[in-house]
Amino acid sequence: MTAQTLYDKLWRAHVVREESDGTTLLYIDRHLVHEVTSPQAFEGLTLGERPLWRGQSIVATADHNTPTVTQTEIHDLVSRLQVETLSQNCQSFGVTLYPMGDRRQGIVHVMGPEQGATLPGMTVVCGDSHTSTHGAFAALAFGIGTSEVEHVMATQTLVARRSRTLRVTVDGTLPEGVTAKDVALYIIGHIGTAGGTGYAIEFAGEAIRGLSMEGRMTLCNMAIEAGARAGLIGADDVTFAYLKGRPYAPSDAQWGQAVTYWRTLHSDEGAVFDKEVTLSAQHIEPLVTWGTSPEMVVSVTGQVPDPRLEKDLVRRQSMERALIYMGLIANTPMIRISLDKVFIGSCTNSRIEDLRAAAAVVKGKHVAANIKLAMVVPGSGLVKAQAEAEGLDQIFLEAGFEWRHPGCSMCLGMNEDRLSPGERCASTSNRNFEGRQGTGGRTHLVSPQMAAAAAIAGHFVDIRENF
Ligand SMILES: CC(C)[C@H](C(=O)O)[C@@H](O)C(=O)O
Ligand code: SF4
Repeated sequence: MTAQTLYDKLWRAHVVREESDGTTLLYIDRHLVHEVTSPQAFEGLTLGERPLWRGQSIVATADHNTPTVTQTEIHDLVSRLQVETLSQNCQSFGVTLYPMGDRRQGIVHVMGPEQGATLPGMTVVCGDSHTSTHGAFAALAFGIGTSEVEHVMATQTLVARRSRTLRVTVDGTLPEGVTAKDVALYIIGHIGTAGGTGYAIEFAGEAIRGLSMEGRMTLCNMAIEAGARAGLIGADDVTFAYLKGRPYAPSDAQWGQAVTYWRTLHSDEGAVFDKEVTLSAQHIEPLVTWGTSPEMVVSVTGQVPDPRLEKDLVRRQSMERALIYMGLIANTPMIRISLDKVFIGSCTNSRIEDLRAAAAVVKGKHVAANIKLAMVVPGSGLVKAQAEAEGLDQIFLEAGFEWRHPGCSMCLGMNEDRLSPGERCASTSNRNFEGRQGTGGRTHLVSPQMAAAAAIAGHFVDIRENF
């Protein structure tokens, strides 16, 4: 048998029917649901009097609109309606919901894996672009639109077309102070936000193998920011150790059998990819985005780039526009950029390891006077509880951070956590688009360590030297 890529293996295992033009009906194992993209889907089912095909495949939670200061009441009417509608729909369709206030509630891409709902070999969908996160478990996972949410609910299948395969290999080990987030930003800086368009990206190599499951999730989370529909990492002992004992993971009796299968979930030696990119971990530094796209990224030791040095007219104009929006002047050293707010959270970087890393940086120090708000928003109730059990909340509070309830929060500001126009924020999230964190807000994407250090210094700092 010819050598197969991991993507091929996952794809082939789920084909229900393939048309001659390549259009494929794919079986879906796990359907994650949140309040933003599910209301019309449930409504469609209701109107069409169609039941769920396999309601047990669905795990639902409220995340985008949940308030983070208290979780007792939602003041914003639209937010409240979305969250309440989800609860009503889950109740009438008999869907498992982890609602606001439940310890297991959280950002769908944090709480899902935490519950073991994402397992190697699965197809996983969610009406959310960052579903690529789940590819860290050697699962074929991608975001879908609301009408597709309804289709999956009604049929347990999705109409899809095969992606091309791109393998990004990161050789060597990561230098001190360099995290999975920096790897993600480095790759996007290298291949561009369109570099992965039409591809499923498999991340491979020693540096990737060396990442924890949390780091792998951070990386796959941002595959979508490189233009790819899915990110993938082969399953190994790190994957299995993370999953063991989680509520949705196979029971002890079936565990051995599952692991035997999961061990086959990697690209075979000699498998051929449509495209290959090889990078060296040694060249990766702590990174900061300077513009309004995740590919606009530089080393923290670098400076704001100068559009005048860019020969490509389109690129130059987009750089100029980004600099105006960001209120930055070309050639300013990144460490001279001072900040107004710091956000540690989002499905990219709000897991326990992220919070531990940030807490280690802030311990015994205090947030700088120019920082109006530094906030930590754990990715789930269980992450929050774990952090509190370890005393991390106290470290953050004593340093002057706010310690919040879980949710998407200021990653996109669907709740009340937003930047005001002109405010500049160091954020551990994944998108720095114009207005992403609030109209006129300016976002710089960084790792949790870098965000924590920036909160203490009041401006960006190289964590390798100063902390
Ligand atoms: C609201 C949701 C549909 C959206 C997404 O698809 O990614 C959001 O999570 C985001 O990060 O922009
Ligand atoms: S944390 Fe941000 S990126 Fe992740 S699902 Fe929520 S809004 Fe989207």
